[in-house]
Order: sequence, then structure tokens, then C-alpha cells
Amino acid sequence: MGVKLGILGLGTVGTGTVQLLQDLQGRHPLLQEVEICRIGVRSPDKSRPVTLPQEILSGDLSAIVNDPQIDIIVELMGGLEPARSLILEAIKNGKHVVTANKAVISRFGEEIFNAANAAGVYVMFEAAVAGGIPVIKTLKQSLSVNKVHSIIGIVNGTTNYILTRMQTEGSELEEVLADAQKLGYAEADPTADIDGLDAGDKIAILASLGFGERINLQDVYCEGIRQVTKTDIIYAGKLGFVIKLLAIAKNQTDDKSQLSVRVHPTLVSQTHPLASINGVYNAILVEGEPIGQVMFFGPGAGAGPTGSAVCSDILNLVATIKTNTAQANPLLSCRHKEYCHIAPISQLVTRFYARFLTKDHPGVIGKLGTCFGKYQVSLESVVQTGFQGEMAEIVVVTHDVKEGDFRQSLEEIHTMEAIDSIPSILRVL
Ligand SMILES: NC(=O)C1=CN([C@@H]2O[C@H](COP(=O)(O)OP(=O)(O)OC[C@H]3O[C@@H](n4cnc5c(N)ncnc54)[C@H](OP(=O)(O)O)[C@@H]3O)[C@@H](O)[C@H]2O)C=CC1
Ligand SMILES: N[C@@H](CC=O)C(=O)O
Ligand code: NA
Repeated sequence: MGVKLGILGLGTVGTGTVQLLQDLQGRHPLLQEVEICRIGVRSPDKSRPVTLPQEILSGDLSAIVNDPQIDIIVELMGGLEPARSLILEAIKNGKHVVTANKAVISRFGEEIFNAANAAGVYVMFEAAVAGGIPVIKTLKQSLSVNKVHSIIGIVNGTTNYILTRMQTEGSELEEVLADAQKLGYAEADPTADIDGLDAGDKIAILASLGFGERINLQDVYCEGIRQVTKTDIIYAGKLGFVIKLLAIAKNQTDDKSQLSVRVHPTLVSQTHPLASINGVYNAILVEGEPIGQVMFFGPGAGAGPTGSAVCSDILNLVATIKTNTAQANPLLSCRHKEYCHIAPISQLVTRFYARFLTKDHPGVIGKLGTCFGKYQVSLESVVQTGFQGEMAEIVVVTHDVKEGDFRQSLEEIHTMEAIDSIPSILRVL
């Protein structure tokens, strides 16, 4: 007997998933067991790029998760509600779940996985992080024998696409965002992409898998790309860097007491492997013991790549259903019990890039240096680079410094008569 799917959502990812399931030639034979039974959408009468019997589409999503003949619910609608309630309802009804919804998993993971464990079903979410890159299964299974030290990734396709085009074409953020939306990369509300929240959801999920405990999303520091300007991209280039939105989870000590989990635009050396990841591509660099460094690269968004990730989860569940094992597979279920302690951002030790607009007073650089010295900030490079109108522009890159100390030095610098403003403060990898 076939394995019956109920799919919630037929937008970019839903369409990619259905297209793959309708074109089985040359793919894994187990996919032939899959039968798309029902698809829930907001507007059943809208024209669609896939051909389906009209009776399959419905606006009643609750009826789909309560349909006793359905084995697997594939949630591809996005948003928090009704996605969360429909997933919980499906689990309660003994159905396995596949979802691409990182927002729901990162916020309601505890509730959802506890419910799934109690019901003896699996919740799979390969598509939720880095689209087509098989990073969830890799962390859960292939790398799980390692002690993970750090996970550093470009995990948002929209912002990487925008930053790449700002860098190569000198375009403005807003004009490139419209293209990312047309290409189906952006979230329904692209604020989640631009402000780093989508990457925050994803690094919370990756950190939880890498470090073996839950992550409270509120502890994840998130800064997006709104403040990244063409000016900074040009200065970064002159200093040998590119600017990337990085999602970082790093164990600063052996006992995980100083775990840092954060998202922010970052200056990355042009020679670093993440510097050359452009466009909608994502990459995740994992460092662990004994493996050392391993990097995953691939398309982070879009219908086909994300459909591939969704279908790989479906395939895993079909195999599980077909082999009919009564025992839960601990490599597929969630084993987390406790929450990780995350260090506040003020404790972070990192290098900084800062750009100052100053009145053209003599000795400004000396005054900046004296103030930095007071707060243990030492400078790696100082570039006085000309003028913006009446103002002289000074760019500095620091050595490693505790973020709290650096911020204190900036507060004092703000009060200096010679300083007009500090338009950019960015971290350096
Ligand atoms: N786009 C991408 O590249 C990627 C997206 N994701 C994730 O996949 C999920 C889906 O994203 P995407 O395909 O881009 O989203 P879309 O906005 O393209 O599609 C959403 C689909 O869900 C349906 N839908 C939304 N809300 C409701 C509702 N309340 N009731 C009924 N139907 C609803 C819509 O119906 P209708 O068609 O009638 O409007 C539409 O078919 C999100 O969680 C996203 O974060 C993950 C990786 C990559
Ligand atoms: N909006 C997301 C889609 C994939 O998760 C992105 O741009 O990465
Ligand atoms: Na993935």
C-alpha cells in the first residue's frame, strides 16, 4: 500500500516538492510508494504551475491533518500560526511530519518534539535550514560522534544574494530585495530575512543539533543587514574583506559555559572559504573533534533545492514506515532535554571594524587611540580615507577585544567634540 501525503502549502517550496514527486524517472524507487492525497492552500481556485486533480486542493487544512488515511503531513505554508497548531494536531493523530518551517521549529521545538516522542512519530525538517544543503541529517547523524566546537554559516539566501549584488554591482538593498522576492527566495515578510531573524532561527536549530541541547531563541543575538552600506562594502574590500551575514554558534570553553550564538553582518577575510559563497548559495563550516573542519555548500533557497530537501525527509519516512519497526529510531527523533547556557553578547571577544565621521580637527586619530587604550581596545589598522562633505572619514579595525569594553569606549568617543557620528560598527571574523 502507498504512503499517503497531505501537503499544507503549494507556494515556492510546495510547488518544488510536488514537481519532484510528479517526475520520478531516475529517482529513488521508494518515492514511487508516495501518493499525494490532499493539498491545503489559502486560495484553492488560484492558478498553479503544477497540474493536479482539482479535488486534491482544499482550503480546509484542519480536515487534512484529521484525515485518517493520511500518513505524513508536509507543512510548507510558513508562519507561526496556524502552522504550529496544525503540526501538533497531525502529531496527535499519529502522523509523521515534514516541515520547512524554521520559525516554528526554533520557537516551538520543545512542544513539538515532546509531542512527537509521546506519539511515537517523527518530525523532519531538513528543508528548514540552508534549503537544499543536507545539513540537518549530517549534524544529527554523520557528525554526531564529534564534539562540535563551532558552526559558522551563511544560512540566508536572500541576504547573501543582496550583499553579493551590492558588492558586485554597487546596487542598493531595496532594489535587489525586490528581485530576491521575485525569485521566491525571500520569506512572505522579508523583514525576517533582512533583520537576521530567519538566520537566527536557523542557527538556533543548528546549534541545538551541534551542541546537543535546546537553544532559547531569545538568547540568540540577531543583527541584520540594514546598516550595511555601499561605503562599508568598498572600505572592507580595500582592507581585504567582504561583508557577509554570518550565523555563528561557538563554544568558547570546553564545558559549554561560554556558548555564543549570534547573527550579524561580518567582515570576512577575502581568503576565508566563506568569502567566496555568493548569490543565493549558502555554506556551513563545522569544526569539531576529531573531524577538524568540514564545509557544506549549496543552494540555500528556491523551489527545486528546497523541494529536494523536503522529499529526502519524505523518503526517510517512507523507508521507516515500510520497514515497520516498532522501536523509535534515536537518530531520527529528538533527544534534547536541557537548554544551553548562552553567553551575553557583551562577553563576546572579537575584532571590530568601525567608521567614524569626524570634524577635521588636528590630532583626532590620537584622541581616538587614547580613548580606545583606556578600555583595552588595541588597533590593528587605522585608515584616514578622505572626506564626506565637510567631515573626515576614519576607519579602524581592532584586535580581539571584549565587546562590552569596545562598546564602552564608543560611548566615550561619542561625547568627543571632534566626533560627528559613528555610522558603522561591524564585527570581523
Ligand atoms: N522559499 C524558499 O526558498 C524556502 C522556504 N522555506 C520555508 O518553507 C515554507 C514555505 O515557504 P514558501 O514556499 O516560500 O512560501 P509561499 O508564500 O510561496 O507559499 C505558502 C503556501 O502556503 C499557503 N498558505 C499560507 N498560509 C496559509 C493559511 N493560513 N491557510 C492556508 N494556506 C496557507 C499558501 O496558499 P496560496 O498559494 O493559496 O496563497 C501557499 O500555497 C516557509 O516556512 C519558509 O520559511 C524554507 C527553505 C527555502
Ligand atoms: N528566506 C529564506 C528561504 C530559505 O530558508 C532564505 O532566503 O534563505
Ligand atoms: Na537543508
